[in-house]
Amino acid sequence: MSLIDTKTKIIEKFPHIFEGDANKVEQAEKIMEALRQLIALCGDDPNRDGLLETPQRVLKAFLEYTEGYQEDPKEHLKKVFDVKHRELVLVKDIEFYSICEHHFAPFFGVAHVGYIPNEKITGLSKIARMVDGYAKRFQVQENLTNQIADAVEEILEPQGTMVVVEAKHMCMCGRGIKKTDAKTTTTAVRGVFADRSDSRMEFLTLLNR
Ligand SMILES: Nc1nc2c(ncn2[C@@H]2O[C@H](COP(=O)(O)OP(=O)(O)OP(=O)(O)O)[C@@H](O)[C@H]2O)c(=O)[nH]1
Ligand SMILES: [Zn+2]
Repeated sequence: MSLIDTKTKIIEKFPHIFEGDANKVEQAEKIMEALRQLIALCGDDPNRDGLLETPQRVLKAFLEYTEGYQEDPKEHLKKVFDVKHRELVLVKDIEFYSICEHHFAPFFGVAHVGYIPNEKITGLSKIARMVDGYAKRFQVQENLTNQIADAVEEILEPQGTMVVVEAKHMCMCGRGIKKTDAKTTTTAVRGVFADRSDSRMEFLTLLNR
């Protein structure tokens, strides 16, 4: 595939990033050239068949991993319903896939998001969409966890919010310390969950059922 075809394919797949922005197209070309050099530095031939389209694939993959930058994830939560419910709402096992900002290696797992509403209830899928919006960025797990909790707090103004994120980090598997079974759990508590241990217990009991 020629360089022009490659460029056209990327622009077509991500028009919101590239259309009408010659600077970004130029950046994309430089990145693909740098990736060719990376392949050579690692000891392989960027011109061999299997690797020829790899710089383009890598660039496309990164634009997909980080598509959360194209939105404000909090916006999803603004679809609120007039439902009278003032007890815990817990959405468990929201899968996510993110990229560690230190190594650009994936980390992935599940987020559990609970809140005790005041007046505002949002659509359940909107909570999962919001999680995706923050996950699809360069992240550390602690920031991801806090950003999710802060978004629920800001938009739904609930009595409290609690978030638990469990993830496996690829940067700890095939490289570095090489602990393939290690998993990390992070929590964020706000409002009534910060103040009251019985609220945290209710969340954890439901989570572990
Ligand atoms: N707290 C936190 N640390 C993370 C996360 N993702 C990766 N890390 C850690 O970031 C740290 C970066 O450490 P550095 O010493 O700067 O980099 P490094 O030499 O590649 O470190 P090693 O992974 O120990 O080989 C490592 O300890 C990673 O395990 C995360 O989401 N949260
Ligand atoms: Zn990492």
